[in-house]
Amino acid sequence: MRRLTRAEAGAGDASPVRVVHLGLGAFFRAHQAWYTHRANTADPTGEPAGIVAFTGRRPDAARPLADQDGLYHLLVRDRDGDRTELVTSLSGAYDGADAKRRDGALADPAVSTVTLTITEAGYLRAADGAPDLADPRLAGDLERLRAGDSAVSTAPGRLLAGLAARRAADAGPLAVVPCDNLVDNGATVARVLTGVAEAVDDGLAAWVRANVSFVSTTVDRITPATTPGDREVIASLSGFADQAPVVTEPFTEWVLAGDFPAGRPAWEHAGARFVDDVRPFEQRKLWLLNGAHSLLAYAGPTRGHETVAEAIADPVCRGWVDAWWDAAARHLALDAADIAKYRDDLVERFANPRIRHALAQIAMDGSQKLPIRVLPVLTRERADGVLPEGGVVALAGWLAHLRDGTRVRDPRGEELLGLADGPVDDVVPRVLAVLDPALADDAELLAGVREKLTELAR
Ligand SMILES: NC(=O)c1ccc[n+]([C@@H]2O[C@H](COP(=O)([O-])OP(=O)(O)OC[C@H]3O[C@@H](n4cnc5c(N)ncnc54)[C@H](O)[C@@H]3O)[C@@H](O)[C@H]2O)c1
Ligand SMILES: O=P(O)(O)OC[C@@H](O)[C@@H](O)[C@H](O)[C@H](O)CO
Repeated sequence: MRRLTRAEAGAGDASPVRVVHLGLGAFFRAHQAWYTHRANTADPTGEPAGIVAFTGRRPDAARPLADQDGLYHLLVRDRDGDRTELVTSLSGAYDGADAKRRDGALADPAVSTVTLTITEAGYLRAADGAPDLADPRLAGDLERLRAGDSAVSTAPGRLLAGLAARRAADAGPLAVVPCDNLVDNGATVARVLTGVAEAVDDGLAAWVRANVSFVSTTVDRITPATTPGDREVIASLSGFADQAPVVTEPFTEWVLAGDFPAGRPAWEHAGARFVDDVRPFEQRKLWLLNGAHSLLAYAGPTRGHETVAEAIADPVCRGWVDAWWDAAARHLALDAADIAKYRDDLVERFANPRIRHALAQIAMDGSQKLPIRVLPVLTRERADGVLPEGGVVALAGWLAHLRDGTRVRDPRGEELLGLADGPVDDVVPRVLAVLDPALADDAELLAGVREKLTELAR
């Protein structure tokens, strides 16, 4: 089996770095790095863009990629078979704790763009969307940033330390492009970053306002965590002992709105769409795809399922998802035919038996995800006097997941486990109040969730 290096793969030299990425994980490799790779290869006469990527919390993901000169394979799986693609756009992969290299990359005037996949929880927002300055991790970073120390640990802290270095180097403006499943993610990260900057230094906050463009995006490509078995498949298909492959589906979408003051890779060559407003795409994706994912992630295990494909094949789960989609569709400002086609495609994508997307992975961080994926539809339905079955199942499933307690991974996990313990009548209002205090005042909703929770527990 051959070792994967640029020389062995005939991949040419690494491209000059134009993009910095924070949150080196599976999705970045299946999506933003792939778009950049495709944009580079679509126009061999254009100047290729390289990416230097930093891990978020642990160094692990960077090491095998560094050993492979940034190269890795995508294993693109559809119902009928596998194909592999070697991705060549990664010019460097480093531990996010490497402050010197991180600041150096962000202070490079040749860098025009910063992309982010730091998870919903990584933005460290308070309930009002401002940065949660009381969070001890962020509070610690603030002290270090005020002292000019870049050895910070949070994603907003690291991005801001790099921007302070860019300001000091007079390296010019750039675009920040969040690629996490958030509502209006450009404005979200702008609020967090400027809020943290204001708490550090007014001059830095003014520089951020004047020099950083926050681009909003809708991103889509179902990308489960890679397993050792996936590595074996890649090895047999490619002949390389790739230690950092990623499995993904053929479908991919990237919709962006915002300015790129220092330029950007020609992602449109790979199919990215640049629009004035991402909202219609965002609501369609977050409500229909991610909302159904979360519903299945919590309610699916109560029926013995472990993956999305297993759950969507179960007529009961499929019925819940259809009910959810009917409710969401009532509030989408889109053509009925578009919605019907999107739903049909989603059923195909969810049912892809060759993508083993673990419900437990999707279930992580429910306190951060449900307000984005489920509550917007639920609250609109309640305002219309409707009790939507899909929304009730999603909430009751989340409660069942918390009461089971064995798989809870959530930044508010400890608090939620405590609140979820006790008689159902007490638990339902106090847990739902964590998502939105108004839910605990909605007697009809509480009764519906209580009843469904009892049914799921059976
Ligand atoms: N996987 C998908 O199908 C998919 C699709 C669309 C969008 N996304 C977005 O991408 C994000 C990452 O997904 P992934 O599949 O790459 O996951 P992953 O676990 O492979 O990688 C996550 C990355 O985020 C970092 N991270 C995790 N928690 C963090 C925190 N609190 N602060 C800073 N960094 C943190 C990790 O260190 C890692 O670098 C998702 O949370 C989602 O918002 C994922
Ligand atoms: O990646 P997360 O953790 O935000 O959510 C899990 C899935 O719902 C999500 O990753 C979808 O697979 C993805 O959004 C599809 O594009």
